[in-house]
Amino acid sequence: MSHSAPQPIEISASDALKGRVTVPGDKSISHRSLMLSGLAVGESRIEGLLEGEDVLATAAAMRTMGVTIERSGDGIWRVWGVGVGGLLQPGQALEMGNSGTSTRLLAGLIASHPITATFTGDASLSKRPMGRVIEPLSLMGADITASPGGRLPMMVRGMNPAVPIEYTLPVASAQVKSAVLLAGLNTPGITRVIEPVATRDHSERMLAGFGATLTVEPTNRGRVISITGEAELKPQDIVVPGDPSSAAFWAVAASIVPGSEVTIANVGLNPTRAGLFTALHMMGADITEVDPRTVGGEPVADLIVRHAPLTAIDVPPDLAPSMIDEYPVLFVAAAFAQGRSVARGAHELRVKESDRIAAMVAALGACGVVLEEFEDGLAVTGTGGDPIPGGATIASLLDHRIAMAMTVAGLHAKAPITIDDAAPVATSYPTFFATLEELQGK
Ligand SMILES: O=C(O)C1=C[C@@H](OP(=O)(O)O)[C@@H](O)[C@H](O)C1
Ligand SMILES: C=C(OP(=O)(O)O)C(=O)O
Repeated sequence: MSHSAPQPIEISASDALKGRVTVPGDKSISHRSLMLSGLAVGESRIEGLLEGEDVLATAAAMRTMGVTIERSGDGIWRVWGVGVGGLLQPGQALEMGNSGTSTRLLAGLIASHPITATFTGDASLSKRPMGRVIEPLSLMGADITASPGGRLPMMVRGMNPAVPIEYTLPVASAQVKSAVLLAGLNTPGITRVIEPVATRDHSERMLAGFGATLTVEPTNRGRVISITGEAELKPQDIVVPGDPSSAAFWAVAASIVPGSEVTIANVGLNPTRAGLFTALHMMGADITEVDPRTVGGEPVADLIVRHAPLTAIDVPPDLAPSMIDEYPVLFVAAAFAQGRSVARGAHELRVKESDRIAAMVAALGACGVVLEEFEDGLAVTGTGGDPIPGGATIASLLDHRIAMAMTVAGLHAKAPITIDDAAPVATSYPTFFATLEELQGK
């Protein structure tokens, strides 16, 4: 979880990428699977769990609070839940590593339990804002002490019984929405979250799937999500679909490396997550969806991606919530498009594992790409399909998505690109480099 020695990696221009890959389980759904299974009464089984460091941090925290969790095979996990209200006082700090989702969602769970937990994280997570969950969870009665600026380390003393609230999200954040809904699970009465802009809805789908009483109404104020507290959750057999945020790297890599044809199997295509594929289609990418189906209550398909000339676009700002983690690799796609792409309305990128606008300006800029930075986005002038100059060393800044996006950029660069530390990739995609070698036929 904390990476002692940096792991530099040099990426050289690649021949065509060919083959079929399966991406690991969805990170957002994996976190929620462990949390909700941990609160059900009895044994749940999870298939396809992402075994990345972020999700393992959630598993470790749930264990510390009394949940029995066992790995019984590749991606197959069994969880014996303690029931809503049954989490135990952790005997040690919850070490969250690099994971914002673990921290914010678990803070929600703890807020309505009669327990106190201290959250710690790595240097990246310790810079990220927690005020966005501290505010609503405090309104529900939790007593939260954070470090200056609302950062980690943070101590959450839960209130039991907590107070149900109606809360309008001030920022489009599925983590904040989920924190309040999870706190609402063990709160008497109805807790409501109003989201003016729709964000990923895995929590809503999964809470309903576990038997919670949850309604979603579209209104002129936005989506109103109501959860009835003191729920009894029934254990489930869960199948986690492949992560579209991980598939994104291969979709862009195959699009930019001449001659490529890659099939990405089992990709989750929940509309609240699929914005990158919409943007790539707008750019002229050659992506075919085959065998659409439902896996674990989520829409899934295989994607066949072939190399294609890309054209610059103005990225519609309303796509932002459904492709928020995919901007770094979208900027890479734009670096190979014909013309100048502009992406605005993505201010949230500044508070991810790194400031992803600044990080990508620095990284692509060092590789000879022409960029313009805005407070809420970026303009990228593409090569029209030619390789970018490359030849630079990139700081991955403890940010897995920067490391993977710049790896993709290096596959079509004149001179090799060095990533100063590729270790953060293990937070969401431990098999990323192995899969790259398979696609290169190595
Ligand atoms: O709810 C989730 O699982 C996530 C929500 C998003 O964060 P925000 O809620 O901060 O936008 C996303 O960036 C993160 O990778 C996962
Ligand atoms: C922002 C991300 O994750 P988290 O907020 O869970 O750290 C991400 O995976 O890109």
